[in-house]
Amino acid sequence: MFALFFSLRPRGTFALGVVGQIRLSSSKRWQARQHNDQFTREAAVQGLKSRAAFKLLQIDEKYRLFKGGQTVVDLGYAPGSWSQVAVNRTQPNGRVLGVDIIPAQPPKGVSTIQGNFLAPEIQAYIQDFLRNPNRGRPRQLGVLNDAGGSLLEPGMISEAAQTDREKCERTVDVVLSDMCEPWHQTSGFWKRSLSDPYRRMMNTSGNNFRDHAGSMDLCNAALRFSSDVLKVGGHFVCKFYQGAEDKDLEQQLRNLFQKVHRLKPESSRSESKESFFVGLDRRP
Ligand SMILES: C[S@@+](CC[C@H](N)C(=O)[O-])C[C@H]1O[C@@H](n2cnc3c(N)ncnc32)[C@H](O)[C@@H]1O
Repeated sequence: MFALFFSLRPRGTFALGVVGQIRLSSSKRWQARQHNDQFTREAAVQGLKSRAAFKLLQIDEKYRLFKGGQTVVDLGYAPGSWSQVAVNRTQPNGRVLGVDIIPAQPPKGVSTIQGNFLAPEIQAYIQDFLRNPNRGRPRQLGVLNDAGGSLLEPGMISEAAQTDREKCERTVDVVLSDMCEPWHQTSGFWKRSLSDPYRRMMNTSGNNFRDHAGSMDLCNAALRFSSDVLKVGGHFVCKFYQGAEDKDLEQQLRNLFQKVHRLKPESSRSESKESFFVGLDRRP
């Protein structure tokens, strides 16, 4: 198991656009930056799938998101370092479900679903997974009489049962979303990058408006989903790209959670527009 510590400090950023007289391609610049980055090196040493782990570790250090036995859903899990942290922090008996649009090798102890989270049928599939009694969760399908038959006419459901059913659907303690749109691959095919999704995450299109708009769609979908599945007292973390609409998103978080924080962990690259919302203690 990996050891967790936070005394790491990035040693400054790299303006590596030009080496000697040779201008590097953006993909080469990304590789050089990865190579020189202290969090990247530390992730490799600790057996973590990517440096992104340190963002979640720093958020957890501050807000104590996890406990043993919890259910965690990790949206946009690939390559899997947040899920690795979640598995570690929810021991014993926790369960972690990762969802990603691209194929990736699941980290040990993580169940995964491959699909587009924005598709309603994928969300229905995820919810089905979460309430499946074979996965150790209770299922309450209706009100039964002594003989095991339903007291209600087909199609009818009492108000109390409706509330119970809603509660029963809420089986998740923490929803994480580090989703950002995977850009189409234009180079590096020789690296077999389909099975190495981190190579496809040179992240962001370079167009701030596009990155912001795409991230708002993903965050809003993650928040709506959380409103369906999170238990009272549950927590939510989502990455977003800053822009005009993030205030609206923050307000929606305030409607659902007792406390809301906006932060940029130290391990998030300073030149990037990414930031994080943390929603703590879902309201009843
Ligand atoms: C920055 S990476 C996540 C890194 C991950 N948290 C980790 O620690 O390894 C973002 C992921 O979001 C996924 N993603 C983006 N849009 C998605 C969608 N609509 N449905 C599912 N996954 C999505 C991408 O495929 C990518 O793997």
